[in-house]
Order: sequence, then C-alpha cells, then structure tokens
Amino acid sequence: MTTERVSALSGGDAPEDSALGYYDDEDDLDAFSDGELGCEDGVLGFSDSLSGEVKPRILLMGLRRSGKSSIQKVVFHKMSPNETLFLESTNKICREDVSSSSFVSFQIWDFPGQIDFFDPTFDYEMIFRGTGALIFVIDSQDDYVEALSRLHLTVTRAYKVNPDINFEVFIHKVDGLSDDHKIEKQRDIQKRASDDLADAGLERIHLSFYLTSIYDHSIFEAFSKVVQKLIPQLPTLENLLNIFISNSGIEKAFLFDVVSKIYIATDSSPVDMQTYELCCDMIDVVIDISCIYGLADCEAGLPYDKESMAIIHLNNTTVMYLKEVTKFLAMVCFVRRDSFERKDNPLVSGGFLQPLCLRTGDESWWRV
Ligand SMILES: Nc1nc2c(ncn2[C@@H]2O[C@H](COP(=O)(O)OP(=O)(O)OP(=O)(O)O)[C@@H](O)[C@H]2O)c(=O)[nH]1
Repeated sequence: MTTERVSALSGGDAPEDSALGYYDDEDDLDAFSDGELGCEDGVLGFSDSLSGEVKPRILLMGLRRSGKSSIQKVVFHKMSPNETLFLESTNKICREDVSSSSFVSFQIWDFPGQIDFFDPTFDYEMIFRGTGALIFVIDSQDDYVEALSRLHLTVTRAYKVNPDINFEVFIHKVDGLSDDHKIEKQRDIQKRASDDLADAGLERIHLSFYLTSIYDHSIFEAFSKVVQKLIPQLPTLENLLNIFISNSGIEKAFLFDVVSKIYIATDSSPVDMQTYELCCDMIDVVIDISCIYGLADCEAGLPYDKESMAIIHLNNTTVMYLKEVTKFLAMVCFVRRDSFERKDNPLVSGGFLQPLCLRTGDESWWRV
C-alpha cells in the first residue's frame, strides 16, 4: 500500500456544514488532541434524575467481567485493548455523552455486572423508557448458561417497559475461538435465547447477534450497526450514497464518524470486514499524518478539517479516497484505478477543486 497524498485542498463555493445542523462548537474538536471524545462522563446512582435528556440511550449490560467497560473504552476512548486488562470493575452506572456529530449523538450507559431488578432504588422502568438500544454482552470464553438467563430476564423486563428497544447481543471475546467454534457458539447461543423467548410466549422479541472482540475491528463494525439503527435519516443517507456511487464509477462508499470509526451509512452493496478494516486504517493514517504535518506550529489540536482528504493506491488496482464531509464525518470510497483515472470521473475532473455537491431531501447540501 502506498500513500499517495494526504493534503490540503480546499473547496469552492459549496455550502457550509452547518446546513445539516452539525455541531459547530470548536471545543468538540479537542476530542482529537486529548484522545477523548469531548464527552462528559458521569456516574449515576440508580435513582438520579434524568429529566430534560433527549439523546437516544444505548445500554451496555451483561454479567461481570463480560467486557462491557472495555468495549466502551476501546470504541470511544481509543484505549488500546491490552490496557483493558487493568480496568476496575464498574460498581455504578456510568453514563457518557457521545456527541461527535448530529448523526452520532447518543448516551452510553455502562452497567455494573450484577444489577438487581428487584432493588427498589433501581428505577429500571425509567431507564428502559428512554432507551434506543440495549447491548447485552456475553463472554464467549466463559460458561454462558447464567448469561443467557440474565439476558432473558433483562430483555423481557425491558420489552415490557419499552417494546421499541433494539436488542443487540454481543457474543464477545471471540478472539480466543477458531472460526468453526465461533459459528458453533453463535448458533447455540442464538438457539437457546430464542427457545427461552418462545417458551415465554415472546417470539415477537427480536434479538440481533454479533461476534465481537476488542482485539480486531469486529467491535467497531458491530457498534456501527447498532448506531445505524438509531439514525432516523439512515434510509435517506443510503439512498444518497447509492445515487452517488452509481453516478461516479465508485464501487463502495462509506460515511464514517472519524472519531469513533463508526460508519454511519454505506451504499446497499454488501460490506465485507476487510473493506471496513481498510477504511479504519485509512482514517488512522489521515489523522496521524495530519497530527504531524497538518498543523501550523501555533495551532493546537485540530488535525481534521475542511481541507482533509487523502488518496491511497492499493496494490490491487483499487484506489481509496477519503474526503472530509463535516467536522466529524468523512466519506471513504473505493474506486477501480481505471475509473479513478478517467477524465470524466467527478473525483478527478476538478473534483478536488470544485467539490461535488449533493442536495439532500431536506434542501440542505452535502459537499463531497
Ligand atoms: N480476550 C478478550 N478479553 C477481553 C475482551 N474484552 C474485554 N476483555 C477482558 O475482559 C476483562 C473484563 O473486562 P471489563 O470491561 O472490565 O468487563 P465489565 O463487563 O465491564 O466488568 P464489570 O465492570 O465487572 O461489570 C478485562 O480483563 C478485559 O481485558 C475481548 O474482546 N477479548
């Protein structure tokens, strides 16, 4: 893989990002410099008041040591997986705001392992009422019988309070398993969980399953899918990306949140893990190089901006193209080299100097 260019090319008259209502607060950008997300961490007691809060809530639940806090730290705090070995057990609900863009704006609540639904000070009704997704983490390297009964109890309680919750099951720590073993575990866990629901007459509750590990990109991909389900504009975004690729000779396009490397939308062609990993690597390269070379001496902590873009030629005739869309979003595309070099390709024929603009249904503009 050769990095051709990571450079500053500013764009013509395209409308400003704010048209889509993205956060304009400069402070948010400190996220890049300190490795944090500009989030506000908080520890809640079970009975803390939550009035006035509007962001969708993602709950991380599961038995002790299943990996909940590690997932949150790796995905949203850039903690290296090895460092999670030293995380202390969570003994209160930890709440964190993730507000890197208007599409990726939610709260994550990390629960202590054993929450007691019968504890009168634990107002689970209030918690589930405002929840968009409940992620239940099961340690695949451990015996999961107890985890499955906890999953059943949690899901049935939550469903009673709020049937609109998306139930997401992370079969976690699969890094220790062979491919065959992974599939076998998934099948077994899926079957037992569905049987438990069927026995309780609750077949209508849908559980989605993901094989995850913090030691590879699977945790980012799974989180991407969880987050995408909470984005009301997703069908519009997918549609726009479909139109975009069909008019530009691009094979695959992703819209990424560069801070978390969650992809918030892609066109309707299938996503394979390798493609996703390449996108994450490219974002890392762009941010790393921008940190070193992209800032003037006097500037501090803004390694990603309107001028961020990069082209990487892979050694298999594919070209990767990254371009800033908003302060926190990047378009990452895969295009064949011959299409990329065609004179009429919008990415080439003045595309850098006169950015391609897409008009969205709500009359706002995207500059690509
Ligand atoms: N092999 C492997 N270990 C993991 C993975 N994710 C987390 N771990 C390890 O699992 C252990 C427990 O992780 P935590 O994140 O503290 O688990 P938790 O669910 O938050 O635990 P509580 O706070 O006690 O509820 C740590 O030693 C992590 O390093 C993974 O994907 N693979």
